[in-house]
Amino acid sequence: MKPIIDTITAPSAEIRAAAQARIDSLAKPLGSLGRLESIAAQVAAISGTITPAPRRKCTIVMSADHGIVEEGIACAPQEVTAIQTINMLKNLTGICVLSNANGADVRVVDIGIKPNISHPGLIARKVRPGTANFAKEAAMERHEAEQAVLTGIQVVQELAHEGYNLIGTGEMGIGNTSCSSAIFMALTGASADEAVGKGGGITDEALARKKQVISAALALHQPDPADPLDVLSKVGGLDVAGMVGCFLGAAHSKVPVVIDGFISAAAALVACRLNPLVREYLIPSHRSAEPGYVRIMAELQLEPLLHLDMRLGEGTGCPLAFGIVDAALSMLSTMATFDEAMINRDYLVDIRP
Ligand SMILES: O=C(O)c1ccc[n+]([C@@H]2O[C@H](COP(=O)([O-])O)[C@@H](O)[C@H]2O)c1
Ligand SMILES: Cc1cc2nc[nH]c2cc1C
Repeated sequence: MKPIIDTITAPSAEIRAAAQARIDSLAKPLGSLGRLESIAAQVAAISGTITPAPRRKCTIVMSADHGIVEEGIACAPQEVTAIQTINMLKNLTGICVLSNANGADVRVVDIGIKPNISHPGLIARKVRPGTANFAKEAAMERHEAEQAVLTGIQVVQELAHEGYNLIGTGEMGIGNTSCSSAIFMALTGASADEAVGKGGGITDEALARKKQVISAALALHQPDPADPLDVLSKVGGLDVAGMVGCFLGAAHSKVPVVIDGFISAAAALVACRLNPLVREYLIPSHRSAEPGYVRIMAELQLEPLLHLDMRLGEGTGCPLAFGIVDAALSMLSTMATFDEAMINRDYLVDIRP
């Protein structure tokens, strides 16, 4: 893992400048395509070419169970993790239909589901069958957190080898907003009021309990904010750790990587703490309705592209952002420059009487 983290390099500043110069030469007022311009320049810099082709797109769904559901602070029974994972493999879930509608693929990884699932489409990389209840004991061993991160790195490397060059990060894990809030609080010192929300949907009473449980767990474990692996192993999740690996692996493979919602954003924060250069590879998709999301974005100094009041998770923001990225690249590669456009002034007809 460390050799990968230590050999991440920055996207090319030269290509970014050349792409920006081309964007500025296009037939439009300077800056008038807004965020499409910075996305196009970012992807060009990452890919090492001024005119990147349309992307091959895939969202990785990391599925795992969470012992913290024992505390009664999750949105649904634990078995929903496995059931929804099967539904993903059958192309039935939110991430599947939004990916189908946007020309993108989905890969589903069992990185720590409690039951075993047998399906030819499943990438079976279970590190352990769910985390322990971190209200009582560490979620996992440090070596297990490392293995989960390494798994995420490897899955991205495999996809990059297959030719995918735009990756989305998704997850399925009942209870994973709790560990994401705990990670965010441990790394930044944010309060429970700032970091904890209703996740998939819980009562006001359960929310109050969720805040208490997470605060007490952080007091119990005292995770070291300077050691992201310590935080992940004490209060993290196998799905989140796998997504951390996806961000690291994408940056290492020079592939742009899209952030989905709150859980994905917490994983991106961990990856950036492991190597700040990862930030240059990130594309935030949508503003999750989970309240901690905007605070993580502020911490990362990123601004989501879309505001759709979504909070499903699974990676559902990613296929929506993919369409925007492809549009931005199309602008960069195929739009006429001012010089090309002005050739056509010959066609102008003087319509004055
Ligand atoms: O991504 C988000 O912003 C998001 C916000 C709330 C809930 N979720 C999804 O809901 C599940 C976690 O919710 P919970 O309440 O069980 O912690 C998990 O499977 C996530 O995919 C996802
Ligand atoms: C049905 C259902 C689908 C989900 N997808 C992500 N989290 C979820 C939580 C539930 C409850």
